[in-house]
Amino acid sequence: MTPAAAEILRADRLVKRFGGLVATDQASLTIRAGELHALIGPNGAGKTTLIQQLSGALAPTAGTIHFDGSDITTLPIHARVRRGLVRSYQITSVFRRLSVLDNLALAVQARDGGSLRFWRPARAERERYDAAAAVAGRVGLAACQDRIAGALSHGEQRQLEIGLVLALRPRLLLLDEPLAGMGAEESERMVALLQGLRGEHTMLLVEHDMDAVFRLADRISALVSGKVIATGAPDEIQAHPGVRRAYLGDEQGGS
Ligand SMILES: Nc1ncnc2c1ncn2[C@@H]1O[C@H](COP(=O)(O)OP(=O)(O)OP(=O)(O)O)[C@@H](O)[C@H]1O
Repeated sequence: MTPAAAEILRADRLVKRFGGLVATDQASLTIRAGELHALIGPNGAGKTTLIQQLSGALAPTAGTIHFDGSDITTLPIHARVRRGLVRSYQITSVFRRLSVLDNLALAVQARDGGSLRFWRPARAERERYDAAAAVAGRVGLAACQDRIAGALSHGEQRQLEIGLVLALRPRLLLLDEPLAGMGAEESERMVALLQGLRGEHTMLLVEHDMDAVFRLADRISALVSGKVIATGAPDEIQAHPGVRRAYLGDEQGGS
């Protein structure tokens, strides 16, 4: 990652108040095109609140968000999705009674702006399903693309969720705790999947698993009490005194 890499997203001094509580407190963040940027912080630091403001689920009390040079601070979620700013949800958003391939084909259709029709030209259908199959392969689900989504394991469902986002051809993927609730083997598979997307997709990753974060991230931003106190390469963040105190003390203080 060179310092000259173009910025795709810039959040400037974002404030979010819930009554008297300040969840994000002048938080600023810049994402460069092509990087995997991780956002870390202890429980209650404001990570989810920040990502919700970026996705459009929460309106900031103050501050601005620019995406690809345009001010998107007040745009609703769907308008951000249309521009390529897409969040993968922590809560599953799959149609459980449809197959993996049908789920992905619906996402491809949504991307192409197609409405649900009973009749579609056979060639367009074939292209849509080819695109869906390519995404299934990308997220490691080629072998189970004909299975009903509801029958997938927890880890496979999370892989499918990433696939649903990829099918939309995002320009920036917001990944909200993709490893949450996973066992060691499932986590390893998801880390490998994200590793495979690196360099090809720009990603903002919110994740509690520090081992995964430090393996995957090009740059890391650390949030403390709603403020971004440091942004840098993994080794810079690991060595940052304020970050060590606030975030890594529990995990590394004893060693
Ligand atoms: N809708 C809400 N109403 C009131 N307070 C809220 C709301 N959402 C979040 N908060 C508060 O804002 C602060 C930041 O919460 P947030 O969930 O953004 O932190 P987080 O870093 O994502 O935490 P975790 O790692 O536990 O998910 C917390 O004190 C939380 O209780």
